[in-house]
Amino acid sequence: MEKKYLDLLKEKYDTEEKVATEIINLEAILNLPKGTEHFVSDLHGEYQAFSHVLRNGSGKVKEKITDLYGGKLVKDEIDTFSALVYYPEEKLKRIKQSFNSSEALNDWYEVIIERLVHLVHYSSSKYTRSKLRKALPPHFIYIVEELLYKVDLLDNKKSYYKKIVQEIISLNQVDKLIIGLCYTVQRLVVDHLHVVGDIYDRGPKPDKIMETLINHHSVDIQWGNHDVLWLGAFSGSKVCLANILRICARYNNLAIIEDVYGINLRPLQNLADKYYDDHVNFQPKLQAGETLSEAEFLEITKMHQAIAMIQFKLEIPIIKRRKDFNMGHRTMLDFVDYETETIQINGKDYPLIDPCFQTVNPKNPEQLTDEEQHVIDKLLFSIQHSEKLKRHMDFLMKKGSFYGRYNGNLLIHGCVPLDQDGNLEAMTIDNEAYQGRDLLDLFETTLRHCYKRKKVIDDFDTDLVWYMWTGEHSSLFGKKEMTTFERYFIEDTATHKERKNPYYYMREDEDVCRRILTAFDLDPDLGHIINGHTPVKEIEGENPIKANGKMIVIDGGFSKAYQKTTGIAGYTLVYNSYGIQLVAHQYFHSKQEVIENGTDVLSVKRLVDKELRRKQVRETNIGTQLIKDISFLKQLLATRYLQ
Ligand SMILES: O=P(O)(O)OC[C@H]1O[C@](O)(COP(=O)(O)O)[C@@H](O)[C@@H]1O
Ligand SMILES: [Mn+2]
Repeated sequence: MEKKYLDLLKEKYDTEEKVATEIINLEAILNLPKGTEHFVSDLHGEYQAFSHVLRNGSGKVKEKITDLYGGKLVKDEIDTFSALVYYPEEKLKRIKQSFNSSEALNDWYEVIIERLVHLVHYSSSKYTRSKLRKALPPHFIYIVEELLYKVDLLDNKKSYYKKIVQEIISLNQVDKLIIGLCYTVQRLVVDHLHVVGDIYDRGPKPDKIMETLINHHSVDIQWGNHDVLWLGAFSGSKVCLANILRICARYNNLAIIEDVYGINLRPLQNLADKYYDDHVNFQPKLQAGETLSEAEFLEITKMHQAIAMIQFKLEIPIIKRRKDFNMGHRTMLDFVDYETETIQINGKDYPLIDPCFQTVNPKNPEQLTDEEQHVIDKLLFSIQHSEKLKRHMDFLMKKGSFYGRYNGNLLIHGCVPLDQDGNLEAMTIDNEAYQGRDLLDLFETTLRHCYKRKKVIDDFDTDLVWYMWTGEHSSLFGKKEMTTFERYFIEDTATHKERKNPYYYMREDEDVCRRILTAFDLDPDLGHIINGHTPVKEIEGENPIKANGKMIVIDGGFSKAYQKTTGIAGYTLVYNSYGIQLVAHQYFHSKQEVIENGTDVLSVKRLVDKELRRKQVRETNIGTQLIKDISFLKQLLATRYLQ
């Protein structure tokens, strides 16, 4: 194997000098400061807010501009410059309109290009030239390199520089160059992006987030429960499908299904029209400023009921055939007394508010009517044949995983199920107990297997994918039960409570976090756990940095639906060679506001961890790989050339 690998390597490096050059190059990279990692989570379809955070690099862009121009430009100018870098197309248009002579505009062009080139130079200072090259606007690489490497030279080169810029202006290429340079800065400021789960559901534009991620230069994803729900639906789970449609109806996002992914909802609508009417608990939740006509509002309310009832029916046979799921208490429609319109939960009877059980057969509540069966079959067919959804789901599979081990940290959306003493809690499947990393690995293998076999829809793997959304031992969910049924039909809010796995309070304890890191083969002295999933209630004084800094929870409420509870508009984490910094974002109103007023929605920063000395590439995941590469190259040199 090794011999074969060396043979292949020899084809690529076919002279002694080439091998030596590559070794020197890689050794040099190892000594550079580590690249900046950017962590976000719980985006929940909020594309604009996400895009803004990416564009401003959680404040890093403005920080770099201030480093360079803090003493030379006033605040307004820094804001305008920053807004240009964030939204170059729109801001450039505005700036150009503000000039009334072409001379003045040309003067501005000269100045701004020089500043941008400076900023690119500064932002790339810790990267190799080859990495910078990859980040430059492709059509202008030669010109920008000329400008970049002339920028520091003495006066006699100034005219050369000026000439280049004037040529660019006269050839009408200047706008494209400026826009390209702004994107280069954005790209250089963040080397790698981690999305710690929940791209989908609740907000209006998860598809646009997916497109952005697909075009991003370097990203990994730790799946969230909502992402797995979409993957499950696409893999053939009807109950996952019913859930995503129900959530889209609940948050008035059916346009994602219909207009974005091209799924025909007509059959569901017909069913809804036939059996359902208005129902206060099924009315769509609208975001501030969002409106619907009365007819649309009613239509969605009805579809919401139709799909929720299909969901509740579909859950029952799965729960019955999968005893290992331990969900016998969740076959809700079985516990309803259809005469008295009450339900018994944990031995207590509760009246049902407006039960809309028109399609339920009291003798066999799990039975779908022929119409319901037809609707869900058709929907599954359409969803599995949506080209666009396939592209998005394929990418989610390719870049995603249940947990990430990256540069010493453990990234995980929800939890690692624990018992009350803080020990790993096992789930038993086929008489075998799985816990901690093994359990998560099992989930991941199952999901991948299920995704490959989309035609098989009633097997254990497909059922287990649904369990990952809602099961008590799912690391993505981590609550005793999901009380969706209770929230729709029972008034007593005590029944709505979802009891959390002990993980969610044990994670305050440093020892527990250290043990988890060890269980994932990470160094507890150096690593941190990075979680999303549970909104941190800053408003009530909750601290996102827990367990003496070992645990960082970054679900701060990108999701508008949750901002009331969190009091902020999302956290992001930035990990560069100097350490880890948490950024709490203020409300993001609109990109228009940033473009017009230059006001940026920043951001309170908190230091989580400071490196004693600057961390180098050598100490990162990539560094470990490079060290291996160097060792092979040295072997190649020793065994094939220097003999
Ligand atoms: O209030 P909604 O939007 O119906 O959602 C409630 C459900 O979503 C969940 O919070 C899961 O979603 P999150 O992962 O976004 O928290 C469940 O625990 C809960 O049952
Ligand atoms: Mn979640």
